[in-house]
Amino acid sequence: MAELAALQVLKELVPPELQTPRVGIICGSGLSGLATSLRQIVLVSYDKLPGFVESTVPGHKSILAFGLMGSGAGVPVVAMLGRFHPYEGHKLSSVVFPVRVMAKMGVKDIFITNAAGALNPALAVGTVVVVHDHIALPNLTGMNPLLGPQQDPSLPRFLPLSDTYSRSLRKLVFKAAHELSIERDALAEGTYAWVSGPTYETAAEGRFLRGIGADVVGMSTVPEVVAAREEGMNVLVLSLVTNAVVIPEGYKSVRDEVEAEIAGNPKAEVVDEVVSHEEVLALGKLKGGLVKSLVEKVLDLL
Ligand SMILES: O=P(O)(O)O[C@@H]1C[C@H](O)[C@@H](CO)O1
Ligand SMILES: Nc1nc2[nH]cnc2c(=O)[nH]1
Repeated sequence: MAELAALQVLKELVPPELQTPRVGIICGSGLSGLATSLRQIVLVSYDKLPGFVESTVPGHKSILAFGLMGSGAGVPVVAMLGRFHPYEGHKLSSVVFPVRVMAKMGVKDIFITNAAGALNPALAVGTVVVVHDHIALPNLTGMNPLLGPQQDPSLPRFLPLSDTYSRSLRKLVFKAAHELSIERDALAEGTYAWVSGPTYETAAEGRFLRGIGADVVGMSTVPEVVAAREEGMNVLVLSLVTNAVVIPEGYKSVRDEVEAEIAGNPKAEVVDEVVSHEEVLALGKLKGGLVKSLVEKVLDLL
């Protein structure tokens, strides 16, 4: 089993007291600052680990961090300071490989974070969304990380996903927010839509995803969630809203525009904002502290 080779290397590089982390964390775009609160930190570069590929996206490092997080003695955690996305050209099996290694290390709870665009107009930029469900069009149409021969026949072949997002972990986030006196609007619940990327959505795609019930949209997370559930982990997903997906009410007719110009009543041109990865990273930097405080407090409450 490929994971065992990575485990063997980790046994040599990580001190025994950190080798069996209770919690796994995956840091989304611009969110690797989460690791600044790790104590007794040990960093292992992905290139030392068989089966790990490279994270090539700005805002993602290719480093696995081990340490203690939370107050008091702290909880032993392992954190991916950069993740793998299928749009980078990585196979789905590579994307979820670190999750499988975490499972073999004994991780019981996995906290997965991401940067996402808001489809729900009620979600302001900077809001943290506690994900309670997902819509994964790629999963439904042939890009499912569990396609193919089963690596481990002891795991279920037909995995139910109706109870994917741990209710008790989600409740802990709201308890944590209460203890931290975080204002109510800073935290919401919602459904994450996974798209392959790397393109951002057209307006029509945004309207479609909103129409089928998604609150936020992103290019990661779901493959990791599916693998984590297959491995029997409890899953918590926190999406940081880094931008709004611009969904104009209706199609802006150029015919109307031209006719108005011909009639001598030109209308002021409305230019919709365009999202960029730089904006996503900047927001991650600005609001990453909120995600970090919530994660730390949830660890205290576990
Ligand atoms: O890794 P995450 O999902 O946090 O990163 C998001 C999705 C794309 O990779 C990137 C787009 O800006 O940010
Ligand atoms: N697909 C998608 N992913 C994102 N990640 C951060 N923002 C966005 C977005 O608007 N769309």
